[in-house]
This record gives sequence, C-alpha cells and structure tokens, in this order.
Amino acid sequence: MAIQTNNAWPAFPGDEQVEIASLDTVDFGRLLIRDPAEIKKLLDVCMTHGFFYLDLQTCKEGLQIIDDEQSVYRFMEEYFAKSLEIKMLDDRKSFLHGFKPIGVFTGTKESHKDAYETLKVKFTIETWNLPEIHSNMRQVAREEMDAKSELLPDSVKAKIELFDRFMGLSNLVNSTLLMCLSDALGLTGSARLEESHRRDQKSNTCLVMLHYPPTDADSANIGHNKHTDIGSITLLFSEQWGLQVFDPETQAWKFIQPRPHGHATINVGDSLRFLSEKKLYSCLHRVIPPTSDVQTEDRYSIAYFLRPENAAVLEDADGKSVAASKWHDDKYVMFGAPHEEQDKATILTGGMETILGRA
Ligand SMILES: O=C(O)CCC(=O)C(=O)O
Ligand SMILES: [Fe+2]
Repeated sequence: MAIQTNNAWPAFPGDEQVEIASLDTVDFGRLLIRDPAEIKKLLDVCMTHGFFYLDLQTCKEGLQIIDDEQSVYRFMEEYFAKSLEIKMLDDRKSFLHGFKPIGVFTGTKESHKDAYETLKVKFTIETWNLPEIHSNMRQVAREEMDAKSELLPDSVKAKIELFDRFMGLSNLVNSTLLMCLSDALGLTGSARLEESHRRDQKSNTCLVMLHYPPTDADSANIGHNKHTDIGSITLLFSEQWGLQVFDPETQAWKFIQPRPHGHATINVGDSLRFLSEKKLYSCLHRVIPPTSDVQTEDRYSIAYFLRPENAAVLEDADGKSVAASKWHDDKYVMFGAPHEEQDKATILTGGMETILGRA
C-alpha cells in the first residue's frame, strides 16, 4: 500500500512517496492483566509478521517507560555529541558493553560499512530481576556494584537511576510478552519460554543506544544492514524514519512509521523462533537513510534486547544445535563480514531468507 508520506507524522524527510508497512498494535496494559483476547492477538502477530507496535499508554508502567524514553534521548543527544576521541575511551571491545564507533560492521550497500555508533549498557547484576528486594535497596545495590564497574561508562554511572528504571521496565515488558506467548502456545513446565530466560542465569540481554549521524551520498558508510535479531524479543524506540521490514508478499522493503510518545516497536528474534520450534516469525529488517542514500537528520534509536540464558540450546535454521551464547557471538562476527560471505550462510538472516525470498 503506497501511503502519502507528506501527511505522515512524524514528517517523512523528503518528497518521495514510499511504501509503509501496516503493523498491528498490541495493548500492553491488557497483556499485564492477561486479557485472553489480547494474548491471542499477540500470538497471531508473532506467528505472521513478528513485528508490531506495543501501546504503552494503557498502564502506569508503560507511561513511565514513555517518560524515561525521552530522558534517554536527551542523554543520547549529549553523549553522542562528544568527540570521537572521548567516546573511544568507552570502547570496551565488547558486543555487550560500552561504545562502538561507526564502521565496525557491514553497511546496506556493497563495499560500504555501517553508519551508526552505539553505546551498550549491561549492569553487573540485574537487580530488577529480584522483585523481593525493596526498590530502595535495589537502587543501593545497583549503585554500589556499578560504581566499581570498569565496564560501565562514567556517563551511564551518572544517570544510573534512569537506566536502572528504564531497563527494569523494559525487562518487565519483554518478560510479560514471553509469559503471554508461553500461555498462548499452551506451554507448560520446563517447556515454557521463561524457563530458558531464568532470572538467575547469565545471559546476553542488554540495552543498546544507536545514533545514525547525517551522512553524504558519497559516504563510505551507509545504514544498518539487513538482519534478523539474535535474541528473543526486541523492544525498540525511535522518533525518526529509517527502519524497514521486508515484506514477503511484495518482496519489497517497507518503511516502519515511527510512533513516538506512546508506542514501542517489538520484534521477535532468532532465539525465540528457534525456541518455539520455528512457530514464531523472526522478521528481516534493516535501517537505511530515508532520502536516497543521504541521512539528512540525526537518527536515534533505543533497543532493549531480551536474550536467552547463555547455556540455552537452540536449534538453528540448518537444524544444528547451538548454545544461545555461541549464536550471539557468531552472529556478531557475521555482522562484520562482507556481503558475499554473509550471503553464503543462513546466520545473518536466521534462515528467514529461505522462507521470505532473498531481500
Ligand atoms: O536502529 C533501529 O531502528 C534498529 C536497529 C536494529 O535493528 C538492531 O540494532 O538490531
Ligand atoms: Fe535489529
């Protein structure tokens, strides 16, 4: 469906008419109270598209995330405006911690590198997973542990209360989705999805803040290459255009319209697809400059990646058993490989290109 992008809000940067994906909206407040109809809707969208909007305006926890989302954007604007030299002090050479400069991974176009920088946050202990701890004590525990952490950037330490709350609530959203999906799939006992995302086990769950600065048409860096997400559920926020999803029906990329001030975008990742005996749909997506190869505005996005415990065993697209942590590490290595190598294996797109057609 071609949409008049000049009527869209937020405004589409540019005069071009582009295809926009029509995504369903799931109500988070209804999921929190385990509304059966909403749970069924959640399962349906995860089995058909694997990408949907989550309305966060219908409960107090959701409203708090929407508020905090704005504070995280303000933090990001300030952080990414620093010089590269300063930001590199936070480079931890890690997929889970600290700063990543532009150009580490492969871009959307042949022989181009990526056009985004990131700041990743993972706390030493995930205290929000311990509901029995009173929130004040939780805060103290967080501050004491992470004040000493060499992995956590100082600018994050300075906003620890904001990140603690935002990541705790993001975790609540993603684990609620996981529980509802287990219910909807009729899973019981050790087969429930929560059982491979246990609170006291090590995982690669983390928060990633992404910044796509303006670029020229002749830049050697472009976009965020096509991929499926590594983990189970991604909670994503952005106020700017650029995210696209591959539509198998038309075999074309479609833009996802940002819906700021109330909605998150959710997508299913490879691990959840593999854990659900491939019943759930891990969708193929990418980020490109909305105006023909030129990124005219700064784009900021916030992704909270829920991933299974490191030791969980997945059956990948080729039917091979792989530990969740190995799938994570191998996929990150593949993000940096040239297109030719990426196209030879199923890892970059979690085997979804076999199902969807080649993007
Ligand atoms: O920046 C975005 O909107 C999406 C980023 C993304 O797909 C990812 O980091 O996995
Ligand atoms: Fe992604």
